[in-house]
Amino acid sequence: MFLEIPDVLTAEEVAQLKSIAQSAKFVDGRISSPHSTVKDNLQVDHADEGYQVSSRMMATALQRNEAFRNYAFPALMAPPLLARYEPGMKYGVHSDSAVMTVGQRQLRSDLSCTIFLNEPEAYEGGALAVHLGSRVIEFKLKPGDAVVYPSTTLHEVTPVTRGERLVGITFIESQIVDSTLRELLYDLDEVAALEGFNMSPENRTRLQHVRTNLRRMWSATK
Ligand SMILES: O=C(O)CCC(=O)C(=O)O
Ligand SMILES: [Fe+2]
Repeated sequence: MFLEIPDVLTAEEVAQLKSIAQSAKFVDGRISSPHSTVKDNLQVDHADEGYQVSSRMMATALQRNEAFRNYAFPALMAPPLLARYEPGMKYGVHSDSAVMTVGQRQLRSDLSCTIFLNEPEAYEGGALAVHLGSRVIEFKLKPGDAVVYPSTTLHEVTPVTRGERLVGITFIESQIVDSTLRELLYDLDEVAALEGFNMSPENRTRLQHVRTNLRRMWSATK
């Protein structure tokens, strides 16, 4: 359902991103969601020189992360964006857009991702809260850690009451649309990675055959 990934960013990258955020121009987050009545945050101005640098740094960090690749089966990622929440700001309950324009392409958002940049103690409130039926699961991770969750969920960022919440956010189109199938394949791949060499070579090959062909079938469901 969720993947929490520790240390997606190095301490050095976190420091660089915080420094970029300090000098960059931030604009009203509604600029990218003009019809939203619940979005109340700031995001780095696309025209600011810090935008490209910060976005590339976060995209590279996610792409090089094996846990992220294994879980998300990424096909396309929106350029990660720095977002800031000052006291009083929040992002009310919503679900993310189904389709977004990325360059010349349309990205179907299957997974959403938040990379945390500030120490959890540096701000009060500001948890990413994902609603699962009557339960709410809250994430407030340490700098450099990320959470990946299905874009199909209702979620919110609870009001910041003190300090500043600084995060990077992005959206991912997966090769596997259906999150149930994607998670089954992730589990099977994990079992193969952890247990594959305890099996006979014949069974390892059969397991590999099953994984490959499920992936082929399920990647084709787009
Ligand atoms: O800031 C976050 O952690 C998530 C924000 C969010 O839900 C969004 O940008 O759609
Ligand atoms: Fe969202």
